[in-house]
Amino acid sequence: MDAARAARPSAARGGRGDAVRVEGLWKRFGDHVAVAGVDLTLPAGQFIGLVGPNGAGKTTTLSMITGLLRPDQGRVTVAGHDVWRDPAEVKARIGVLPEGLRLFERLSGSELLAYTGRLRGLPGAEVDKRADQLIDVLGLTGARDKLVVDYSTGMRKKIGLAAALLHNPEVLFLDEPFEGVDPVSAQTIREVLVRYTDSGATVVFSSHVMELVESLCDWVAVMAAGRIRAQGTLEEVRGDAPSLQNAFLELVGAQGRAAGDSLDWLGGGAR
Ligand SMILES: Nc1ncnc2c1ncn2[C@@H]1O[C@H](COP(=O)(O)OP(=O)(O)OP(=O)(O)O)[C@@H](O)[C@H]1O
Repeated sequence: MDAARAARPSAARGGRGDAVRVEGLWKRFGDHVAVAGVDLTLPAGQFIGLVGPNGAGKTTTLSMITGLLRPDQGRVTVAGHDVWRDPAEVKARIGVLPEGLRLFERLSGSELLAYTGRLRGLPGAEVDKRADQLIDVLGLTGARDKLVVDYSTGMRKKIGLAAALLHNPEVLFLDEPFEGVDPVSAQTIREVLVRYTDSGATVVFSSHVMELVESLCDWVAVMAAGRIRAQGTLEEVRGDAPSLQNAFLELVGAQGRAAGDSLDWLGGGAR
């Protein structure tokens, strides 16, 4: 267990009700079933990882939970409000860093945050204060006046995270927040998120990086082929396996697959 996680107070992990409840969620794209009857109960105040192989349905599920994509069937409540019946209540309580984040490219980082804060209904002075602090903590001070179009991948993730946090949401949803982010920035993002969950807020993030999920998360849901294969505390999901990676490979049925057996032509030497 890493030091940041070990140092967290137990109150932040305690039962405060459910941040997210998902019942019987389905989504088809043409003939393809992307999400096949997902039920999830994600406790509040926890660091929650949604893991699964490519194409498992993580992004589709997160998009339906956050009100970005309408399910074919099923019900989602976030912080006690129905996402599709009560969208304004839900949107006020959540922050989202989606996959393929679209930003206003012709605004500078600080203008983007000012605009986002005003959209969220925050007073101007409060927006400026929070934006300055987030820009500073996330190491974007030198880039605050640069246009977003000129930001690197990692800088885009960080300004997107700042925009998602600005209104101090109860639940933060992050799709692959650490992808394309350098180790120093990743550590900064981790610290910001750990501090945020320590205050009782909930983070739900998707990732392929098991070591990261194992070191950060209290609670894990494993998804494969549109279904939830396991959900529970990190310890429950890991079970007797030596690591989350091993448990994951067993759960998604990839254990023992001999990678590359058929690639006998691949390698140095004869062409
Ligand atoms: N808009 C779409 N139209 C058609 N098929 C889609 C669409 N979005 C997702 N899919 C399909 O649904 C399945 C689940 O995709 P999704 O992006 O949710 O998976 P994922 O678990 O997030 O994958 P990854 O880890 O690779 O990002 C995939 O087979 C994908 O091709």
